[in-house]
Amino acid sequence: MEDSGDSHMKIINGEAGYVLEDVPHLTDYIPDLTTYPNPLQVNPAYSTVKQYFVDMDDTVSQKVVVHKDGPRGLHFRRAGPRQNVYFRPDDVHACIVTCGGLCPGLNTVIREIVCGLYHMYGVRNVLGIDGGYRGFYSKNTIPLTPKFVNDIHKRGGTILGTSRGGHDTSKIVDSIQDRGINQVYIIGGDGTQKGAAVIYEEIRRRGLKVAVAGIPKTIDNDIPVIDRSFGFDTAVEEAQRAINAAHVEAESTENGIGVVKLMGRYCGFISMYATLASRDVDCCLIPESPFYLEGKGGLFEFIKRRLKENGHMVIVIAEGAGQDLVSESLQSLDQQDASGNRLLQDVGLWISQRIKAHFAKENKMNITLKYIDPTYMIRAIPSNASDNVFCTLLAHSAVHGAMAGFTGFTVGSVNGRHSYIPFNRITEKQNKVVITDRMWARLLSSTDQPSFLRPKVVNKQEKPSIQLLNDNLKDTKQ
Ligand SMILES: Nc1ncnc2c1ncn2[C@@H]1O[C@H](COP(=O)(O)OP(=O)(O)O)[C@@H](O)[C@H]1O
Ligand SMILES: O=P(O)(O)OC[C@H]1O[C@](O)(COP(=O)(O)O)[C@@H](O)[C@@H]1O
Ligand SMILES: [Mg+2]
Repeated sequence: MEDSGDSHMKIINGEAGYVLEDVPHLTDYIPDLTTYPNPLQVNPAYSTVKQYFVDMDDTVSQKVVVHKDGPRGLHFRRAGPRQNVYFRPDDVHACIVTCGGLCPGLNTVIREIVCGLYHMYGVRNVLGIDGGYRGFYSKNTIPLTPKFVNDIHKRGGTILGTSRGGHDTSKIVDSIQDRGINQVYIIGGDGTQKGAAVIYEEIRRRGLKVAVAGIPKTIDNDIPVIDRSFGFDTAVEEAQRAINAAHVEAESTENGIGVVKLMGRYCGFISMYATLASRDVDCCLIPESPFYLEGKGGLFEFIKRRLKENGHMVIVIAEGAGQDLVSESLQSLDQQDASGNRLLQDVGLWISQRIKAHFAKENKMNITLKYIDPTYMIRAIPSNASDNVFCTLLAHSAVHGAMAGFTGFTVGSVNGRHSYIPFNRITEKQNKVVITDRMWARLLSSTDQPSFLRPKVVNKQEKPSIQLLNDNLKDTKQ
């Protein structure tokens, strides 16, 4: 942990292997800041709540499955309102920015930050930054009030607009300083949180009383530590419509094959959960589980068998799956988007063409294949009811944290409890489907597809007893 390169990490060790990875506080670099009683104490809606304020010593354990004699392990500070705050409501000048790809629920988070600040803390000055990070220095701001954001949660996308690239730290912090902003709410994925971390570092270097709070957005579910991000549930639900269509098309013709491509650049969570939810999927292909087409145990052999058994089949493929195979047969362009993310080849189109070509060559089996690509449909929609509630809790946790003077943190639910997590924990690695975990085994058992792992590869995987202690255990909670 000490090797992370972050000189400001706050690690507190306790008894029996208890470790708290705390988040920074404004008082870490600005001593003697004045505190004020939390206005929630006199808020009619909240003042009656028993134990509404979070105890300063409350922390959330990263692992809920522990061995009798094992260490207590890593903990994060529990999110929620504190007795005292470090800002007077009239002095708060907050801003909100959304960055990266779209995700259902962005508008709900924006709405709930504005309404949370306004209704819980009496804050009146909230600005929207137009068009992602570059909006800080190249665009006008948008004043946000509860009235303005009242029904935005019913719309997909983000009312603030978003972008990739354009992260210029000093220009962004100059803009924050020039505008007198003292609370920055940054909603975005892994790239955005890396950007938020450097903004926080620069603000701290300049000694500014500015709280920086991240709200993790990832439709792919690729952010580690947190249980899930908002919008994931909605995306999986929307994916069902594409899978249903593929299934209807496939079962209506002899040897019908439906191929559905879903988002998931580096990880296959959407595909895995959409497959498990649907029960109509015969094969799910994800980036974490390499596959091959030809020969014994390959995809073509499986398709042939399944068509003989059932007369039709549905394949779900994550956009990042099989990219090595695609590059072998198509000229690899190796392009990147403005944020430096690799641009992927269309694996759905590629696999559809390969399947068609294979069965045309076999000449014994006439197949009908329909390829459905609902990529942007699953993320350009408003969030569902459950995600809406989740967005509200995340937004309120961020507001409570910033008002309480915490900074340099991302909010997230860890084992169901909302927590403040240091940026480096969120950005140091990507969350992936662990194909030796039980969730992937459940999928293999439900689709009865080949694992595409040759025996010697399986033997190389970690033994289950070791995995119990592995950080990845949380990825697919059993
Ligand atoms: N390592 C980084 N340092 C600073 N800013 C970054 C970094 N990676 C990405 N960003 C910025 O974060 C924003 C969003 O990143 P992107 O990867 O497109 O989406 P996401 O945050 O959803 O992963 C972009 O404006 C990009 O410039
Ligand atoms: O076409 P765009 O906007 O670059 O988005 C495509 C990408 O967005 C994603 O949903 C991930 O985006 P983020 O990194 O912004 O979360 C990927 O699954 C997909 O490859
Ligand atoms: Mg990303």
